Amino acid sequence: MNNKILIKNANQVVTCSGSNQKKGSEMNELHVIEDGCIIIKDDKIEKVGTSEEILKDIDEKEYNIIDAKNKCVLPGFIDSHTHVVFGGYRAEEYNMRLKGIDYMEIMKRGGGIQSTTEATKKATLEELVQLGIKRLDSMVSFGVTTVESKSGYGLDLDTEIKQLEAMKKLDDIHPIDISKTFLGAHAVPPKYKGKEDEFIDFIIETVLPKVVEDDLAEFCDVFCEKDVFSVEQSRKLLKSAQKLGLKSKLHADEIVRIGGAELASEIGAISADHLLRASDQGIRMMAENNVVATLLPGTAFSLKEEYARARDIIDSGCAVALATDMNPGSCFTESIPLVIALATLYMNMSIEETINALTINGAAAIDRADTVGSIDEGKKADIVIHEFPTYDYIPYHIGVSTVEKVIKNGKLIFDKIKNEA
Ligand SMILES: N=CN[C@@H](CCC(=O)O)C(=O)O
Ligand SMILES: [Zn+2]
Repeated sequence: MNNKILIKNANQVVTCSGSNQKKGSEMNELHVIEDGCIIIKDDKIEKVGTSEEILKDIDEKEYNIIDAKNKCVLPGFIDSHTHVVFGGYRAEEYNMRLKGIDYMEIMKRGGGIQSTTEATKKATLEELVQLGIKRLDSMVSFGVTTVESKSGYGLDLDTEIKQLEAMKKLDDIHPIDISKTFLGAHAVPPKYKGKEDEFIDFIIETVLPKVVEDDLAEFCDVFCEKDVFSVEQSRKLLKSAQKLGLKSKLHADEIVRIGGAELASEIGAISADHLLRASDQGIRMMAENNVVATLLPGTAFSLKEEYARARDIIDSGCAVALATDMNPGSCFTESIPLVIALATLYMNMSIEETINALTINGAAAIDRADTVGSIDEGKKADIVIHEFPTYDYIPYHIGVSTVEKVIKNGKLIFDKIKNEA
């Protein structure tokens, strides 16, 4: 066997072509090739085009052939906001929420993020890695080939570092690529209650330098929220992180509108995430400053909150990404089909916008749109073959994965047909 793959006869190759975020009305363009072919050489896409263009110049015998007749082929999905590495579970909180106790109230009672922090402190590095492998395998089955993963269940030096080291190890041993984010300011630990400024200083002076020294993260994130960290505290942390080379992300305007979208724009964040309560002004500023709006419909669904105003955000000229927010509290799911169903049915996003939001704009949300997120020559060969002929079957098969084969870095890593055999 050689290292060249030919995917041929695809009814549609949905390229999502581009090396930058797609903003506003650009999100409706998918760049579909009918009767398409893709040539993969090693870990990269060498050529993409129609069968007529590609097949005339090659000797098919030199290739491992994947026949995609009656199938549609898309870039691998990018899950650009997750908290996938954690210890313990919080099933009892789901039940509490069903009984009407809300997410922030559970947090105030010592549950929520604090509860996962205690379990993550107790877990060993190896246990976190093993749990991570299981969850990443599940993500692959939904067609995900790149994942952003945050710390934030440590809130102290050793556990934050342990979480980030687990992600580094997972990035090394698992086919999925992981973009690592330091979220040391995810909650206020009990001993810092009322002393949030001191906690931010501790993160800036003690944890951040170690994260940077050990090259454990590309981004710094913060839960900028009423009763968690204020806009001023978030600004101070993110600017300190920027000085040390970390790019910015924010959990912004999720529960209460406090100006997170505005802060993201002011400091040049790569993305602002959640945005359920973002103001018109904040949205306009994000569009002007090319901040990707990462929307997490699974979380709004699970918390029974109103969805983010995707329509207004796109129509204001923003780039929207969609992600699962996979975490043990507000949204315990790896399900891309759930995200697609919610985006199309309840956020009034078109199918085309939804697919771009999970591919090229997901890549832009982690600053990787130049290497992943589309089927373009020279990009990583991260490609998913779906079992239906056209991309509109993907939302239509509600809540069910249409993924048949996943190719990551030029290697077949998931094959539903073989698994069924
Ligand atoms: N909102 C803050 N952080 C996470 C939830 C974390 C948790 O509840 O464990 C989120 O993005 O939804
Ligand atoms: Zn989150």
